[in-house]
Amino acid sequence: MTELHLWLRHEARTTERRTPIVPDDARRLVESGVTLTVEESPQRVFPNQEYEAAGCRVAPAGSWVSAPRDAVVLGLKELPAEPAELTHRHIFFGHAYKGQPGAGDLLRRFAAGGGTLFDLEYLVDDTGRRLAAFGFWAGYLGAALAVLQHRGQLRAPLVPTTKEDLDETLRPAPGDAAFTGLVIGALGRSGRGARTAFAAAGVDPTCWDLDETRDLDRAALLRHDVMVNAVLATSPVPPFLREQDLDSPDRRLRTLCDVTCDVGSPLNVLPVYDDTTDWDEPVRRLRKEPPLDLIAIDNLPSLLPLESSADFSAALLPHLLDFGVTGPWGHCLDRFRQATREHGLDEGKFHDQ
Ligand SMILES: NC(=O)c1ccc[n+]([C@@H]2O[C@H](COP(=O)([O-])OP(=O)(O)OC[C@H]3O[C@@H](n4cnc5c(N)ncnc54)[C@H](O)[C@@H]3O)[C@@H](O)[C@H]2O)c1
Repeated sequence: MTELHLWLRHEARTTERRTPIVPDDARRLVESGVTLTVEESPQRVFPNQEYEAAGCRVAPAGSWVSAPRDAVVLGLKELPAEPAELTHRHIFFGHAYKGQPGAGDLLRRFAAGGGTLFDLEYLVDDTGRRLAAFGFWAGYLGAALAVLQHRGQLRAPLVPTTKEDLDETLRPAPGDAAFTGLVIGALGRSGRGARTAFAAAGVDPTCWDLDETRDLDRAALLRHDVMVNAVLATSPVPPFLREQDLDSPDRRLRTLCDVTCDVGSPLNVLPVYDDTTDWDEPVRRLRKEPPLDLIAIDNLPSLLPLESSADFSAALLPHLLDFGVTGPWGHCLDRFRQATREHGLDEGKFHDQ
């Protein structure tokens, strides 16, 4: 029986309704001998009572700061700005290893408190494959929003919904004009999600992955009405679109959704815009005549909090049951130590056991 004490925290970001562990999986953790404390959270898509009924202990929102030192604090997105010293082991998406804004500050907080970050983005198997990710629903939503925008049916601000309601709006209606779709990165998690949403909308998209972009045919790309970019770029490649392509007289492309959102990065394959869009203003017009609309939202899965939490939780559960410092968690630890070294922080002090 494991002696793990997990502490599921309330998410500091007010629009974040997702959770890394849903009540059914919380029950399985408790039944396996894990002590699971769940912070009350008014915005979490699952009510607190469901966790209580699953045998979890309940604690006030934000109380992880005074959790027992051996508790492992679990969340998804950023921590609140305080405390300055992080003493616990934390599992969440830190976004701190690629030079992102605030990365050094976060790592310094861990160094100051002797805590450890197990970054969920680096929870990988020995071949480097990610073990728990939200990609499918990101792609699904990206394509769904692009389709709705293309049909003139997208309403802002966007609000979290359910797949059932979203699919209802996607279903083609008699008289809807036919259009062509393209998914790039079609073989990945987001790409599969995008293809599924296109199918729900009655569209059979062209699918490109590495093989089809090696010798990029931009004219063919521009002949599609709606494009969804869902690649995971790991090394620089020629951009899929450049400014001059948007002005091509042969452009049929009217709606572009960038699920990847690598804006500002040297790996960006769509350097035709310089800022993401958001739930309040999901669409930006890049060209007036003929129109070209951009959707580039970096928190798409939060719009389907229930489905995306359930999938993520199912993928994470077996690894939480096997929490430790080897295997996938060892990879997280190695990456954390590498990052702290790169920032010149003292790795001797960290608490990882
Ligand atoms: N916007 C959001 O809310 C959101 C949420 C989750 C993930 N993402 C992003 O979506 C992207 C895809 O994530 P994923 O989980 O689907 O990754 P993944 O690794 O499952 O799939 C990526 C796919 O892209 C393909 N690819 C890589 N380079 C390519 C190229 N040059 N041409 C064509 N295909 C190429 C790969 O072969 C792979 O099939 C990532 O950048 C991720 O950060 C965005």
